[in-house]
Amino acid sequence: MRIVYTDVLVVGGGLAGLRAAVGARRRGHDVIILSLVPPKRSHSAAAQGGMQASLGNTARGEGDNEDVHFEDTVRGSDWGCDQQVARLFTHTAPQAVRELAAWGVPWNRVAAGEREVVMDGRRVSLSERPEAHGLIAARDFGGTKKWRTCYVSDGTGHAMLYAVSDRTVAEGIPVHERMEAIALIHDGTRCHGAVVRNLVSGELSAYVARATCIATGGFGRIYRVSSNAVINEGMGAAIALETGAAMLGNMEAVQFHPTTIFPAGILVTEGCRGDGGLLRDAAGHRFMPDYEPEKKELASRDVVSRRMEEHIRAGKGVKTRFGDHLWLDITLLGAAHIDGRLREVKEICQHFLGIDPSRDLIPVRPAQHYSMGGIRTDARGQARGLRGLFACGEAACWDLHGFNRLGGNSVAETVVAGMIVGESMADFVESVNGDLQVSTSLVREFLDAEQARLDALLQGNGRENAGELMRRMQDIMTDKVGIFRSGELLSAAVEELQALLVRSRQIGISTRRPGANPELVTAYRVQKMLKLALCVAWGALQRTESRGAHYREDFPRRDDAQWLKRTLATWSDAFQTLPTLSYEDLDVASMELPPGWRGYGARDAIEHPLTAGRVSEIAAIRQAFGHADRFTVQQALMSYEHLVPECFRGRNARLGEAS
Ligand SMILES: Cc1cc2nc3c(=O)[nH]c(=O)nc-3n(C[C@H](O)[C@H](O)[C@H](O)COP(=O)(O)OP(=O)(O)OC[C@H]3O[C@@H](n4cnc5c(N)ncnc54)[C@H](O)[C@@H]3O)c2cc1C
Repeated sequence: MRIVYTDVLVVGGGLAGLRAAVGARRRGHDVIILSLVPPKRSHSAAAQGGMQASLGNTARGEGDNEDVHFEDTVRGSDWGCDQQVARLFTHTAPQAVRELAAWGVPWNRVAAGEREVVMDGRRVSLSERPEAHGLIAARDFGGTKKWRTCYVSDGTGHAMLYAVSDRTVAEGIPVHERMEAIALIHDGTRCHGAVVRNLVSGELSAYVARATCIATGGFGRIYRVSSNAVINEGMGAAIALETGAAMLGNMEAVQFHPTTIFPAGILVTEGCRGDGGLLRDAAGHRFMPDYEPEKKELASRDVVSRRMEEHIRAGKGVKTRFGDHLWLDITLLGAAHIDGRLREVKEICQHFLGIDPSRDLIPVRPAQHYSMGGIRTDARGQARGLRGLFACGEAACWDLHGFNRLGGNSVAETVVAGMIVGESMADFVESVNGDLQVSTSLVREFLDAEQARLDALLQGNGRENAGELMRRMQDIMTDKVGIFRSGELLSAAVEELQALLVRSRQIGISTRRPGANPELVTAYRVQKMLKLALCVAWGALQRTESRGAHYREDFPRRDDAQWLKRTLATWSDAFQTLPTLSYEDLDVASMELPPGWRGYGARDAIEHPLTAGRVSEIAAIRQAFGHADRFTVQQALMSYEHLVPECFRGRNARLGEAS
């Protein structure tokens, strides 16, 4: 029995896991990072467009601050997010972007003077302030009032991931690559680490840790058409679910990105529209202003994706043998802009479509992109239901994004949550000082159980084909649990997924090799992915309203009266075929920004009975505080500072703003 002991185990070598690891290491604790792939190959590298932080350096970002970023995030979430977390996040994001600059991220910078940009289909001239020259620049993104998205051309995630990965090397943190956590070791109330499979040799080890952090990214690959990498199969969320104690939050909240290349699903960044790109139909007509006169192409992603699908349903799409699509037009940006700021988009278009986007239109259609749901944590990243377990990044439901994440808020979340969770884990480890408090027999029990499961697959006589089950699951999710949902489609999806889950207990494999064996890997992962798919579909069926990315054609209104709540899913019995759902109310009476219209999309929500009272209370507080500064007023409305680790409490400095 191979047992590795450490203070902190971080499962996941993407941006979130790496940043959390650095935090805990800097507090003097031993940390080990596990990853399926070398960290620099993690999916974070694919992030193109940028990271939101309210620096306010760019001309169109002037006047930006935490308050504006907070409001954009809450509206973007369709009031589904945790507002204290949104505050904690918007406060810390400027520090994160500056820390990354210090670690070597070559952010695009402001150049003082006049420059031409494309806005709303027209070339306009902007004047950048001389005092901002050389400071970190920002571009426009969907659902934001200010230009706030800091960027490195359109290779932002790549630059960030390399810098943070290099930092972990500098901190001397060991990374165990090609190692997969396949189960959490726990006693029902306390997590003690993970059972880990070596993907090359097949050997199992136990990693016993005082604190364990899951940062394994999203679960997009439960869908057939997704912008996600093939390793985004949600294994971290699944092994947390399988503990029966940890909970998954808001799994039905799945984001579909408006512009993925049709039909492959490869993403072209929102930065294309942020920089002035337009959406056109088969007739070349720019249709978004017809639907969304305020924000047009730059409404939030859930709204733009729905409008695009609506337009296709109205017969306005371009017909092809693979189905219909629309066009993304960035020709108006010009070759120089595309070469400098959208170079990756250009290369994707050249390599995968054989077109030049400075001359040709890009065929696009929405596809699965982001998992707002994940392991439910508190504001400090501690998982609900299992002490010693933490989560951050896309694997977590922290819950910054509610039912729709704003573009640029995810890579920002990874590093900010990493900063918070690194400190939180260090605090936890210090609070449980002493031995690792786990019996060897418990560890052996978990190792033996996992070995037995693998042996059953390797030596059993099951007749079900894992690859076929995987494909069928992905088809069901794309066809029935997509952008437009209905009771009828969702019921059918749930029933079919349950049947697949039962069949997955009879998987047989033909390659009976215990080591490197993709067939075996598919077999044990699909069993777990089906549980995640059921959390999404069953949660979506129960939620009889439309909120953010969760759109029910049979319940098209947002219903704050019934559904201003977070879905929690647990899976306590290996033989159940549905998750157990419970709900966590969002407290309107303590919200800083009570529910209202988002500024785009539908206006006809069913009001929560406490909303009007809270709105009046806020007006009274604002009046009572008269000329107090914005920080004092904010504190009176909703306190969050106690959640910020001491080392990140300082105020953010901005040009022209007294600190
Ligand atoms: C194409 C694309 C473009 C995007 N562009 C942007 C953008 O411009 N701005 C923005 O804010 N967001 C963007 N996003 C979203 C953002 O990139 C991701 O949400 C974010 O990078 C996820 O980071 P993470 O650290 O949580 O996970 P990941 O980067 O996905 O890392 C997960 C890690 O977990 C490891 N892992 C997984 N399972 C296991 C296991 N069982 N055992 C051990 N290790 C495991 C993997 O090896 C990997 O190292 C984009 C997403 C896509 C798909």
